[in-house]
Amino acid sequence: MAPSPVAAPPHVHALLKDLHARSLEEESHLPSPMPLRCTPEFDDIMKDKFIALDQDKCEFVYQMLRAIGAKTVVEAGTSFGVSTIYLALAVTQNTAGSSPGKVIATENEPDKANKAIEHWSQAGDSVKSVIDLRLGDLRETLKKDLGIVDFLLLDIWIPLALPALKLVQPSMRPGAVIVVDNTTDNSLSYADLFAYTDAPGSGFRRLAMPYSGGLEFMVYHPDN
Ligand SMILES: C[S@@+](CC[C@H](N)C(=O)[O-])C[C@H]1O[C@@H](n2cnc3c(N)ncnc32)[C@H](O)[C@@H]1O
Repeated sequence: MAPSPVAAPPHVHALLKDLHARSLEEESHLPSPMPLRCTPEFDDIMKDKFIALDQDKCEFVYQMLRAIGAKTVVEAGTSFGVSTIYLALAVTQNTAGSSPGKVIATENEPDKANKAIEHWSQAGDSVKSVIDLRLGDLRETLKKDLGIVDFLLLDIWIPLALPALKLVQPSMRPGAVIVVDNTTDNSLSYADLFAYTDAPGSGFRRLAMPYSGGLEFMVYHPDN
């Protein structure tokens, strides 16, 4: 097996391995079928659950952020902060020797946000120091101070994906990349997002990648 593409100290690799394992273990115990997303029943089940982005998807995102030199990144949906660690590692490495970058993380469950802060502290200052955690509903917290955004991760309850994209869009640089999780398995639920991005002249181009459940890779070119 190829070595991990993620440049990180051994204790961070060990932490990520442990967090991914705990997330998978929890996911295996979720009730089936699940209540509809964004209902009180759904929120109640999910309020203390990891639901981290799969490790192979996190590694892809990290590798892609290094390739595009992303310095300002927005994460819609942070939970216990697992994917955020990959984003922060890439941004820290992309900005070495220049002005610092930032990863804007969003979470509306205070207990989850506290767990995320714990995990970032365990990862170390080079991870923690670039993260701007915005606690609360992302439909409010992403309204301002985004900077010029290179990358947006949409790992959020599906009905919030389009509102998040619309909030970040005015701050996206030409060529900004957007990654959306579980798009193939949930293509019907993502109908509003895809109607928006596929509309003529939207500026978005998308491609579904064959990760588990599908991972949408979008690029924003507002002028062509
Ligand atoms: C799929 S999880 C994110 C997992 C995370 N990206 C990771 O890989 O570790 C989605 C998160 O979005 C949070 N969330 C749901 N609605 C939200 C809202 N309106 N504003 C901010 N966060 C929200 C949920 O509490 C949940 O923790």
